[in-house]
Amino acid sequence: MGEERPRSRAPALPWMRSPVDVSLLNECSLDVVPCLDPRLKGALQNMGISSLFPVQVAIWQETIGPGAFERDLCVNSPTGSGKTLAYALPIVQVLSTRAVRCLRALVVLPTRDLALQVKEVFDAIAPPVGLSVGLAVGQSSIADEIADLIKRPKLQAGICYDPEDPPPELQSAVDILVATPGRLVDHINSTHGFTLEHLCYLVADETDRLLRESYQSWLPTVLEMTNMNNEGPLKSKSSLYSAFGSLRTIRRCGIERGFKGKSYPRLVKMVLSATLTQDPSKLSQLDLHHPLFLSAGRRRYRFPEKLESYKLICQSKLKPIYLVALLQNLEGEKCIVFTSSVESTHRLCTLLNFFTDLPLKIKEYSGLQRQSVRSKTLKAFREGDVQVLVSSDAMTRGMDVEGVRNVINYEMPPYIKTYIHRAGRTARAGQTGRCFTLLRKDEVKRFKKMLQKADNNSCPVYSLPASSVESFRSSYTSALEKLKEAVESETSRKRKLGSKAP
Ligand SMILES: Nc1ncnc2c1ncn2[C@@H]1O[C@H](COP(=O)(O)OP(=O)(O)OP(=O)(O)O)[C@@H](O)[C@H]1O
Repeated sequence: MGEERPRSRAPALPWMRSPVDVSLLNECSLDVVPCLDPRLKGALQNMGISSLFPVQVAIWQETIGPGAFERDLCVNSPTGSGKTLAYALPIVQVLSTRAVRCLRALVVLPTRDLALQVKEVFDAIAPPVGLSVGLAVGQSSIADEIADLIKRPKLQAGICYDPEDPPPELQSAVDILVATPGRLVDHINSTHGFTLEHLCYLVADETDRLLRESYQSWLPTVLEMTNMNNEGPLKSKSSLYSAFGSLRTIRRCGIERGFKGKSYPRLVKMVLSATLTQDPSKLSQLDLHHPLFLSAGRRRYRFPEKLESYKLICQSKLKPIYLVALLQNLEGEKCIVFTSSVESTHRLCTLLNFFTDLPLKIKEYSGLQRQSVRSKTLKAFREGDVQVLVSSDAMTRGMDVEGVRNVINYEMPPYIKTYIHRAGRTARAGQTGRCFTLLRKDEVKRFKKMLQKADNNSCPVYSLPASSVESFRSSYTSALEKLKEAVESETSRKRKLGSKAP
């Protein structure tokens, strides 16, 4: 008898029940992408891209040409399927004909590293069509960021502005802004000349993660500043500058499909994730307009096509030896090891580095570290100087590092969503990749049930040669000793620092 598969429940929201099935589309060669600006085609070719992936084709169809951007888009597409370019490309194409520079597109991401990664994609395609891209993530001082985002009029020699007079008009120096929520709110609240008055496109990437926390109420703040006609609070905030005949954006009062004749001032929204929430109360926060749901396949969760999943079953106390033996077995291929917390990330990385017979460069990557340390580690990992990254979940969502062939769950992920985002660091952009999960015997059943929530969920046992596990037993004992000493000396150092604090 065949195994029973858990039935996936139909989404509560009617518009989510009949999605555009992205998995039915094919890749599309750049030569036949309709209306693609030749400058953008050239930029894509410079990036080594010769065709659009299915999710990119699907979004292009909804955003370029007749009916463009009529509806807000909700996209659920697997990790590594190319969602970034899927939204970046149409936004850049549409804005490429703009006459005056102002902030027209805002892309919000939950972490700084992700924002940097997305900015790189925009940087590759926006300048060739004359668009400028800004970053608001708190990487540099707020003053430096403001200098990049706001254009100050040049004072002419010999002319002084009377402080009694209204200040000269400030303008945006960027057309597109990539931001993290906290820094965005800082600019909204306190940066002179920063306005969302002209915003036409809002992208919430990794939406489910962004909706999980309030992040200084960035979403209601942005919606309040844009979801109004020109007589609303927007006016009062920017009236100082508008009084000088500044550019005003009259929001589109479109005759929209399903909203015939209704005046509907609107900002176009695109929300995306590999594990998009279907929770009506969460999605309602986005105030979506006549949303169109694009999803890869009928099931809610889907793994990348060329991902292979394996499980390794071992006793809890032998996990470190199995991990070391597995890493040796992978022969220096780029690998990310996931743990369940920043503390265990630190401990495990320290322990692994005490295995002197493991000839690999292994580094920790976690939210406990300073940004500069993390960036340095990530750079070394990208360049192949580090082969193994030990990480907790928080920092790795959406991370795109070329050549990661393996992901290892040192601890079983608690949810299928966690598994998907961890595993999704490999098998990206149609490449092959493997995800290994170390399990205790008593976890196997729960793990199997969890994987059944996703498509293509086969997960055979991966066997390591017994000799390879045995060969690390003695070095494990001495590595454990060293770890104990290291933990003790760290604890006493922290205690001393704590006692010195005022
Ligand atoms: N049309 C394309 N042709 C070749 N490579 C592409 C194409 N589009 C995107 N890529 C590459 O695919 C990789 C994954 O893209 P991207 O990071 O946008 O995926 P994603 O769907 O956002 O994944 P995640 O859900 O994990 O964030 C990137 O390295 C990107 O450069």
